[in-house]
Amino acid sequence: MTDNVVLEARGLVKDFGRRADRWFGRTGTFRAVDDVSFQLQRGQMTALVGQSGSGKSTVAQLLAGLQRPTAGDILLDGSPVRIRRGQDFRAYTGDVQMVLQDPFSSLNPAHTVRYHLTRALRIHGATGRQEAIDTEIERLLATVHLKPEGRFIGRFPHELSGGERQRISLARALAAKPRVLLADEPVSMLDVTIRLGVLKLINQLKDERDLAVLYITHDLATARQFTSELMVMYEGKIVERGTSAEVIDTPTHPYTQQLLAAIPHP
Ligand SMILES: Nc1ncnc2c1ncn2[C@@H]1O[C@H](COP(=O)(O)OP(=O)(O)OP(=O)(O)O)[C@@H](O)[C@H]1O
Repeated sequence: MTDNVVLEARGLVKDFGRRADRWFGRTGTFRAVDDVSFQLQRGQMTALVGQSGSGKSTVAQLLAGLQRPTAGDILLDGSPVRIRRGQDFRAYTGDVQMVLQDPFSSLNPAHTVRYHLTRALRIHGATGRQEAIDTEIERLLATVHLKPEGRFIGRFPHELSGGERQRISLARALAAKPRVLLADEPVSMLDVTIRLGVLKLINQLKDERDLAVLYITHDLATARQFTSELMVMYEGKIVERGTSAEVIDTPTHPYTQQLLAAIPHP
């Protein structure tokens, strides 16, 4: 293990219970993640690609501490992560944050940007009066390029565009000052014209804050553009991995070849 590794998945397995079999009345399990291992390094963006249902989101949820692995370990700075209580989870989210696909459902429609960001800052240790917190919020808004900051702080989610909402989700993640960002299809619900802007922002944050980023996507073109390493997931397993250029330019697994063949060429 190199010194740059922040988060590591080691032999992760996740089984989900299956409903009783219609004919034989048996219950069984379905293996959504099957012996998955990889490392995320600081200052690097790693892509996880694969078709719908291949297990990518489950991997992200395991790494985020939102699901418990059936087997295997998650290591933060080389030590196994054990989340037993809410307190452990909160401490873990100080290091590992997630940004989801749908910024609308991840923000509470009844609350303003100020509320969302105040809450995140307070959970992660900010104390003091609201004026001091507001200054911190303005700094966060500037970081995600939402200017003038005063225009956004009092807004509700429905008063923001999809891209702006996703920038607020990013600002909320950054309030924790994380070292790892798990981005599960962060731009796939956004208009094509603004996707690149949000990805460039994530890339810039990665460089400025030395973040380890996992970029989960269906989109091989942006994976090629923004990530250094790429893993291909198929039926719960990582079937191919390497530098993003290598995997995309000379895929060896038939499934990766199939994924590439499915990309329309203008
Ligand atoms: N809570 C759950 N209970 C039962 N099965 C689940 C659960 N969560 C996920 N699965 C199943 O596990 C498999 C992997 O799902 P997952 O969401 O990780 O795939 P994915 O690659 O992220 O797909 P997508 O790209 O569509 O988000 C799917 O077959 C899904 O139906």
